[in-house]
Amino acid sequence: MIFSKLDSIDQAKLKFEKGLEDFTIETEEINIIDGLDRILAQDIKSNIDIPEFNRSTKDGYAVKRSNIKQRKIIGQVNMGEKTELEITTNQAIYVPTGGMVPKGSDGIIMIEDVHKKDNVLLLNKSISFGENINFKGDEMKKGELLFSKGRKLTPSDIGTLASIGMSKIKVYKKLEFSIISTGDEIVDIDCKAINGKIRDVNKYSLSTEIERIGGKVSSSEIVKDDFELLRKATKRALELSDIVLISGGSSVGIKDYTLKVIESFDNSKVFVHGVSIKPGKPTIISKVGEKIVIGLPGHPTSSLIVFKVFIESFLNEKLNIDYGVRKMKAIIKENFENHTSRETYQLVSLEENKGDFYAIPIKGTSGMIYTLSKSHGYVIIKSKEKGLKKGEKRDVFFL
Ligand SMILES: Nc1nc2c(c(=O)[nH]1)N[C@H]1C(S)=C(S)[C@@H](COP(=O)(O)OP(=O)(O)OC[C@H]3O[C@@H](n4cnc5c(N)ncnc54)[C@H](O)[C@@H]3O)O[C@H]1N2
Ligand code: MOO
Repeated sequence: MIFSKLDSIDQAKLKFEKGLEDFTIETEEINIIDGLDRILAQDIKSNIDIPEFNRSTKDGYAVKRSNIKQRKIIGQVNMGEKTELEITTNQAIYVPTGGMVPKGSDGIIMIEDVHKKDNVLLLNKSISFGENINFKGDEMKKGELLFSKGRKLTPSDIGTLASIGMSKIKVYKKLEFSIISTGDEIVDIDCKAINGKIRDVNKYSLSTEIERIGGKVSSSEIVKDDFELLRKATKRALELSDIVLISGGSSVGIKDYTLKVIESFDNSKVFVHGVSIKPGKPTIISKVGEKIVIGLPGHPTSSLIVFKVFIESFLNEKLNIDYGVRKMKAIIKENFENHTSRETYQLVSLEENKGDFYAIPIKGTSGMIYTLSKSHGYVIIKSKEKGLKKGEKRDVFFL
């Protein structure tokens, strides 16, 4: 019987990983200025101590701590220059913010905490060891691992790379995707959605999701529910990209051709058709030659969730991508019944009340898209669970 046996999400993920074991992602060298959101393909260690010298964090006077309140000013440090000056307990040296702390000094007293008359300084307060000093290597030490392979680069990472003089880095090449939107009813954005027609949502949502995970879209087209037309479009897409996404036609309807088209290529291998996930049941995971071909459910929410659960996580695993924390605990605000044995990715919105975070289940069906916009994340309801209970604490995964 059709779809009588569905793979669990874990089984499907495993089949995807095993089937695409040989799928490799090339690397390239780029300038760091082009590195935002790119995925590092190398470990990066610091080649220097930063700061490279003991550095003042304030405009003030370098002193050596003692009970002596009155100090003789014996000179000043100039920015960007090495100082050979050295002090003892009854002396002080002017140091600007960022300037080199002279030998013998163990603290900087701020200008506003002293009285100066000619070359005599009166300290109005005592200071602690290391006050207002960044010691050599405080920020990073020579040889320290700064970023691991798989790091998705942020603006501060780019700044850190600049600080160690690294102008070029090795990153993974952007994967190229093709999107084929299938359906006799699908029209492009500038056409009217009347007489049973609907606008192509998936091309736009998927394209931007692809960009978000660091890929790029090489081609996209709308194709009618016609075997030959879809086969030709798939052949074109296979030539242009690493990953082909076919949205719609992945189910078992009379005019659902995605599976048949994939199987019509001699070098194709279908690993998964039908997953115990809601939304996303008719998902197809396959390869044609060395290219990945995914049959995404046409329903807009389903296609985006399936993209996240399978494609994004496949690439995350492959490249060991570290996004940091992408979930939080929240209290379920109202009971929510779930009448399916499929593992459910239930959309929720979040609200804060007196310091607690609440998750409110969003009602709607996977054929909608705006429901996803109203959501902040999703809660996973396991296949054996009957739903969500008001008051229980659950993980909310961000979209
Ligand atoms: N007999 C069964 N029918 C269905 C089953 C099933 O198990 N047995 N599963 C249902 C589930 S779950 C889903 S999900 C859908 C997915 O079906 P398809 O992947 O074949 O998608 P289509 O039928 O082509 O389209 C479904 C729906 O989505 C709209 N759509 C399609 N493409 C787009 C697009 N690019 N932008 C916006 N909307 C799109 C389309 O108009 C349909 O309304 O199958 C169920 N059926
Ligand atoms: O799996 Mo479908 O995506 O539930 O509507």
